[in-house]
Amino acid sequence: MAMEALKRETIFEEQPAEGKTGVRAVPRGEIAIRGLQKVYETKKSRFEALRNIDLNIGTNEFVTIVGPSGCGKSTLLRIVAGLDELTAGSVALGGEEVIGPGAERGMVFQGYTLFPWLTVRENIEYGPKLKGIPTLERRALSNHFLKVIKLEPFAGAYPKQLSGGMKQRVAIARALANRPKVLLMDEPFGALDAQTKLEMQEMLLEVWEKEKTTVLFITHDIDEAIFLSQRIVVMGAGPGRILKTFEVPLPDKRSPEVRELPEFLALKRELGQLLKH
Ligand SMILES: Nc1ncnc2c1ncn2[C@@H]1O[C@H](COP(=O)(O)OP(=O)(O)OP(=O)(O)O)[C@@H](O)[C@H]1O
Repeated sequence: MAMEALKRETIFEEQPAEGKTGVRAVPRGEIAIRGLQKVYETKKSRFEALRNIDLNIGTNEFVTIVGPSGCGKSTLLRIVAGLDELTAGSVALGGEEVIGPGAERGMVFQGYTLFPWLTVRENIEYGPKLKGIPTLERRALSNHFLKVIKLEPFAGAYPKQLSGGMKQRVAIARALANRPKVLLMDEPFGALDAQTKLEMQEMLLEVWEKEKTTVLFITHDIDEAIFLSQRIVVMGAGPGRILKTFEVPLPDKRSPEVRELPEFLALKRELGQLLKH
């Protein structure tokens, strides 16, 4: 059977609270998190940061995690990235267990993590260069991603010459240039001003549509979560766990006007209530 057909195969997930009608087809899991527990332990202390996390994220799905400070969002993302070890349970990517970092998972953090001594183009080509991709092919990749992030005129600029929003666009391009299956984003727009943040959200949706990556995104901003994602996972603290998952009832193609839709506002209210407790 063609790979494409295999990828599109679906599994069925039982949603226990909703009984039979809640059986929902989810694309075969790109990321499968099962019974995940994380305990931070020293000789003197033991802290359970995550308990019993079960989450399936489908191929090309855009999933956002929201939750109060300290509920373990970053810990969960770092474990999926392979940067942190889990205590119990498992995380698999495309059916393969995650045991460390890998190029198929691109990361973008809130802090600007570009190499200051490299130009925009060199930053974007950094990963492909490490992988031994030949110069011409690397150049084609950086040309493509400079266009995607609309920063072609800044190819030769250094990070210090860029605004915060521009730096984050380069960080996204740099992650994408490795051709990752999954983009892991930890509050990437958290430090940006309101207007730039809105522009970045629209750009990210365009990129997501074009590049067809799976995105796992963390934010504190409910509007951002609804605008961007297909599904929102709400976490609670003490210990960090999943409280509820919401499907976002909006079309995948989104314009800024969706923020005024009754469905958007109703979900915003519901999430606001849940996060208040
Ligand atoms: N290396 C560590 N050692 C001990 N405890 C840790 C460590 N890293 C995180 N924690 C604790 O685990 C909990 C979850 O932290 P984490 O950063 O994942 O939360 P978060 O939901 O991302 O928070 P925020 O929204 O503020 O970024 C916190 O209580 C934190 O203090």
